[in-house]
Amino acid sequence: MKIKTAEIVMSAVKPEQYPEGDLPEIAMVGRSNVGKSSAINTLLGRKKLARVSSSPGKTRTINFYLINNAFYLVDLPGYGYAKTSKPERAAWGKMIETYLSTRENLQEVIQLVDIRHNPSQDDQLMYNWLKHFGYGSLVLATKLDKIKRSQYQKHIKNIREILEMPPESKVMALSALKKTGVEDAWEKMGSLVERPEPKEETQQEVTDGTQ
Ligand SMILES: Nc1nc2c(ncn2[C@@H]2O[C@H](COP(=O)(O)OP(=O)(O)OP(=O)(O)O)[C@@H](O)[C@H]2O)c(=O)[nH]1
Ligand SMILES: [Mg+2]
Repeated sequence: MKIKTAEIVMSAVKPEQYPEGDLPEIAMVGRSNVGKSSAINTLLGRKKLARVSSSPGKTRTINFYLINNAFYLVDLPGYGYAKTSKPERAAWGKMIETYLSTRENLQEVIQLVDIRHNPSQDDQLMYNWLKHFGYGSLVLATKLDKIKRSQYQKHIKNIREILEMPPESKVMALSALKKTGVEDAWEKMGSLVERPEPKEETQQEVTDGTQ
Protein backbone atom coordinates (compact mmCIF):
# COMPACT_ATOMS: atom_id res chain seq x y z
CA MET A 1 0.00 0.00 0.00
CA LYS A 2 1.35 3.39 -0.93
CA ILE A 3 0.85 5.78 1.96
CA LYS A 4 0.38 9.22 0.50
CA THR A 5 -1.06 10.97 3.51
CA ALA A 6 -1.49 10.02 7.16
CA GLU A 7 -2.78 12.35 9.82
CA ILE A 8 -4.46 12.14 13.18
CA VAL A 9 -7.99 13.40 12.92
CA MET A 10 -9.41 12.76 16.35
CA SER A 11 -8.63 11.46 19.82
CA ALA A 12 -11.97 10.28 21.11
CA VAL A 13 -13.23 9.00 24.43
CA LYS A 14 -16.90 8.75 23.45
CA PRO A 15 -18.96 8.02 20.31
CA GLU A 16 -19.95 11.65 19.70
CA GLN A 17 -16.28 12.32 19.05
CA TYR A 18 -15.78 9.61 16.43
CA PRO A 19 -15.18 11.06 12.96
CA GLU A 20 -18.22 11.62 10.81
CA GLY A 21 -18.66 10.07 7.39
CA ASP A 22 -18.60 6.53 6.17
CA LEU A 23 -14.94 5.81 5.53
CA PRO A 24 -13.96 2.28 6.57
CA GLU A 25 -11.85 1.70 9.66
CA ILE A 26 -9.35 -0.93 10.74
CA ALA A 27 -8.70 -1.02 14.48
CA MET A 28 -5.73 -2.38 16.39
CA VAL A 29 -6.45 -4.17 19.65
CA GLY A 30 -4.16 -5.87 22.13
CA ARG A 31 -2.57 -5.77 25.54
CA SER A 32 -0.90 -2.65 26.79
CA ASN A 33 2.66 -2.47 25.54
CA VAL A 34 2.21 -5.11 22.86
CA GLY A 35 3.15 -2.56 20.21
CA LYS A 36 -0.12 -1.24 18.71
CA SER A 37 1.01 2.36 18.34
CA SER A 38 4.44 1.25 17.09
CA ALA A 39 2.76 -1.00 14.52
CA ILE A 40 0.69 1.91 13.25
CA ASN A 41 3.79 4.06 12.80
CA THR A 42 5.61 1.21 11.07
CA LEU A 43 2.74 0.38 8.75
CA LEU A 44 2.48 4.03 7.81
CA GLY A 45 6.22 4.58 7.49
CA ARG A 46 6.04 7.42 10.02
CA LYS A 47 8.32 7.73 13.02
CA LYS A 48 6.22 9.53 15.56
CA LEU A 49 2.68 9.80 14.36
CA ALA A 50 1.30 7.56 17.10
CA ARG A 51 2.87 8.03 20.50
CA VAL A 52 4.85 5.10 21.85
CA SER A 53 6.21 4.37 25.30
CA SER A 54 8.19 1.65 26.98
CA SER A 55 5.80 1.79 29.93
CA PRO A 56 2.34 0.32 29.35
CA GLY A 57 -0.79 2.45 29.35
CA LYS A 58 0.47 5.08 26.94
CA THR A 59 -2.51 5.30 24.60
CA ARG A 60 -5.54 6.40 26.56
CA THR A 61 -7.91 7.55 23.88
CA ILE A 62 -9.28 6.13 20.64
CA ASN A 63 -7.07 7.70 18.01
CA PHE A 64 -8.25 7.91 14.43
CA TYR A 65 -5.55 8.18 11.76
CA LEU A 66 -6.83 9.13 8.34
CA ILE A 67 -4.88 7.42 5.56
CA ASN A 68 -4.87 8.60 1.94
CA ASN A 69 -8.20 10.31 2.68
CA ALA A 70 -9.66 6.86 2.11
CA PHE A 71 -9.78 4.95 5.41
CA TYR A 72 -8.83 5.14 9.06
CA LEU A 73 -6.40 3.13 11.13
CA VAL A 74 -7.61 3.25 14.69
CA ASP A 75 -5.29 2.97 17.68
CA LEU A 76 -6.95 1.81 20.88
CA PRO A 77 -5.83 1.81 24.51
CA GLY A 78 -4.43 -1.55 25.57
CA TYR A 79 -6.08 -3.97 27.94
CA GLY A 80 -4.64 -6.03 30.76
CA TYR A 81 -2.45 -3.41 32.36
CA ALA A 82 -2.52 -4.39 36.03
CA LYS A 83 -1.14 -1.20 37.49
CA THR A 84 -3.98 1.01 36.35
CA SER A 85 -6.57 1.66 39.04
CA LYS A 86 -9.70 -0.49 38.91
CA PRO A 87 -12.14 2.31 38.03
CA GLU A 88 -9.80 3.53 35.32
CA ARG A 89 -9.50 0.03 33.90
CA ALA A 90 -13.25 -0.31 33.88
CA ALA A 91 -13.64 3.03 32.10
CA TRP A 92 -11.08 2.05 29.44
CA GLY A 93 -12.73 -1.33 29.00
CA LYS A 94 -16.06 0.35 28.47
CA MET A 95 -14.58 2.83 26.02
CA ILE A 96 -13.02 0.06 23.91
CA GLU A 97 -16.08 -2.15 24.11
CA THR A 98 -18.40 0.67 23.08
CA TYR A 99 -16.24 1.41 20.06
CA LEU A 100 -15.88 -2.22 18.98
CA SER A 101 -19.51 -3.14 19.49
CA THR A 102 -21.22 -0.06 18.05
CA ARG A 103 -19.02 1.44 15.36
CA GLU A 104 -20.59 0.83 11.97
CA ASN A 105 -17.55 2.03 10.04
CA LEU A 106 -15.43 -0.67 11.61
CA GLN A 107 -14.45 -2.98 8.80
CA GLU A 108 -11.90 -5.18 10.50
CA VAL A 109 -10.07 -5.56 13.79
CA ILE A 110 -6.46 -6.67 13.93
CA GLN A 111 -5.48 -8.38 17.14
CA LEU A 112 -1.88 -7.87 18.18
CA VAL A 113 0.01 -10.37 20.31
CA ASP A 114 3.65 -10.40 21.35
CA ILE A 115 5.38 -13.07 19.27
CA ARG A 116 7.48 -14.16 22.27
CA HIS A 117 4.70 -14.99 24.67
CA ASN A 118 1.71 -17.24 24.95
CA PRO A 119 -1.45 -15.22 24.36
CA SER A 120 -2.93 -14.28 27.74
CA GLN A 121 -6.40 -15.08 28.97
CA ASP A 122 -7.42 -11.55 28.02
CA ASP A 123 -6.08 -12.18 24.52
CA GLN A 124 -8.11 -15.37 24.27
CA LEU A 125 -11.25 -13.59 25.45
CA MET A 126 -10.72 -10.80 22.95
CA TYR A 127 -10.07 -13.24 20.13
CA ASN A 128 -13.27 -15.13 20.84
CA TRP A 129 -15.26 -11.97 21.29
CA LEU A 130 -14.08 -10.61 17.93
CA LYS A 131 -14.84 -13.92 16.23
CA HIS A 132 -18.28 -13.91 17.76
CA PHE A 133 -18.93 -10.46 16.34
CA GLY A 134 -17.92 -11.60 12.88
CA TYR A 135 -14.47 -10.12 12.56
CA GLY A 136 -11.94 -11.99 10.50
CA SER A 137 -9.53 -13.39 13.10
CA LEU A 138 -6.55 -11.46 11.79
CA VAL A 139 -3.65 -11.68 14.20
CA LEU A 140 -0.50 -9.60 13.99
CA ALA A 141 2.42 -10.90 16.01
CA THR A 142 4.61 -8.01 17.18
CA LYS A 143 8.28 -7.67 18.14
CA LEU A 144 9.41 -10.13 15.50
CA ASP A 145 13.00 -8.93 15.97
CA LYS A 146 13.00 -10.34 19.52
CA ILE A 147 13.06 -13.98 18.45
CA LYS A 148 15.50 -15.97 16.40
CA ARG A 149 14.46 -16.70 12.87
CA SER A 150 14.73 -20.42 13.60
CA GLN A 151 12.13 -20.05 16.37
CA TYR A 152 9.56 -18.30 14.20
CA GLN A 153 7.43 -21.30 13.25
CA LYS A 154 7.35 -22.56 16.81
CA HIS A 155 6.08 -19.23 18.16
CA ILE A 156 3.47 -18.83 15.45
CA LYS A 157 2.24 -22.37 16.01
CA ASN A 158 1.95 -21.63 19.70
CA ILE A 159 -0.13 -18.53 19.11
CA ARG A 160 -2.42 -20.42 16.74
CA GLU A 161 -2.90 -23.25 19.18
CA ILE A 162 -3.64 -21.13 22.21
CA LEU A 163 -6.07 -18.89 20.37
CA GLU A 164 -7.53 -21.97 18.67
CA MET A 165 -7.26 -20.29 15.31
CA PRO A 166 -8.84 -22.07 12.36
CA PRO A 167 -6.30 -23.24 9.75
CA GLU A 168 -7.45 -20.75 7.11
CA SER A 169 -6.93 -17.75 9.39
CA LYS A 170 -3.80 -15.74 9.03
CA VAL A 171 -1.07 -14.71 11.44
CA MET A 172 1.09 -11.84 10.25
CA ALA A 173 4.30 -10.75 11.96
CA LEU A 174 5.91 -7.36 12.20
CA SER A 175 9.00 -5.76 13.61
CA ALA A 176 8.68 -2.07 14.36
CA LEU A 177 12.40 -2.02 15.06
CA LYS A 178 13.56 -3.61 11.83
CA LYS A 179 10.54 -2.56 9.77
CA THR A 180 9.96 -6.10 8.56
CA GLY A 181 6.59 -7.58 7.71
CA VAL A 182 5.08 -4.33 6.48
CA GLU A 183 4.30 -5.44 2.95
CA ASP A 184 2.82 -8.72 4.02
CA ALA A 185 0.59 -6.95 6.55
CA TRP A 186 -0.68 -4.50 3.95
CA GLU A 187 -1.31 -7.34 1.56
CA LYS A 188 -3.77 -8.75 4.06
CA MET A 189 -5.13 -5.46 5.36
CA GLY A 190 -5.12 -3.29 2.25
CA SER A 191 -7.79 -5.26 0.44
CA LEU A 192 -10.15 -4.60 3.34
CA VAL A 193 -10.19 -0.89 2.77
CA GLU A 194 -8.93 -0.22 -0.71
CA ARG A 195 -11.40 1.16 -3.15
CA PRO A 196 -10.67 1.61 -6.81
CA GLU A 197 -8.89 4.88 -7.33
CA PRO A 198 -11.10 7.52 -8.88
CA LYS A 199 -10.13 8.09 -12.47
CA GLU A 200 -8.10 11.23 -12.86
CA GLU A 201 -9.89 13.72 -15.02
CA THR A 202 -8.04 13.99 -18.28
CA GLN A 203 -7.63 17.59 -19.12
CA GLN A 204 -8.84 18.36 -22.57
CA GLU A 205 -6.27 20.28 -24.47
CA VAL A 206 -7.76 23.57 -25.40
CA THR A 207 -6.26 25.37 -28.31
CA ASP A 208 -7.60 28.55 -29.63
CA GLY A 209 -5.38 28.75 -32.62
CA THR A 210 -3.04 31.38 -31.22
CA GLN A 211 0.46 30.43 -30.14
N1 LIG B 1 12.08 -4.53 19.76
C1 LIG B 1 10.85 -4.10 19.48
N2 LIG B 1 10.20 -3.29 20.33
C2 LIG B 1 8.95 -2.91 20.01
C3 LIG B 1 8.30 -3.31 18.82
N3 LIG B 1 7.07 -2.77 18.81
C4 LIG B 1 6.95 -2.05 19.93
N4 LIG B 1 8.07 -2.11 20.67
C5 LIG B 1 8.33 -1.45 21.96
O1 LIG B 1 7.32 -1.83 22.87
C6 LIG B 1 6.97 -0.75 23.72
C7 LIG B 1 5.46 -0.49 23.64
O2 LIG B 1 5.12 -0.03 22.36
P1 LIG B 1 3.77 0.77 22.06
O3 LIG B 1 3.67 0.85 20.58
O4 LIG B 1 3.71 2.03 22.83
O5 LIG B 1 2.70 -0.26 22.63
P2 LIG B 1 1.10 -0.10 22.72
O6 LIG B 1 0.52 -1.44 22.45
O7 LIG B 1 0.64 1.02 21.86
O8 LIG B 1 0.91 0.26 24.27
P3 LIG B 1 -0.32 1.05 24.99
O9 LIG B 1 -0.54 2.33 24.25
O10 LIG B 1 0.20 1.27 26.37
O11 LIG B 1 -1.49 0.14 24.96
C8 LIG B 1 7.83 0.43 23.25
O12 LIG B 1 8.98 0.49 24.08
C9 LIG B 1 8.21 0.06 21.84
O13 LIG B 1 9.42 0.64 21.41
C10 LIG B 1 9.03 -4.18 17.93
O14 LIG B 1 8.56 -4.60 16.86
N5 LIG B 1 10.29 -4.53 18.31
MG1 LIG C 1 -0.36 2.73 22.29
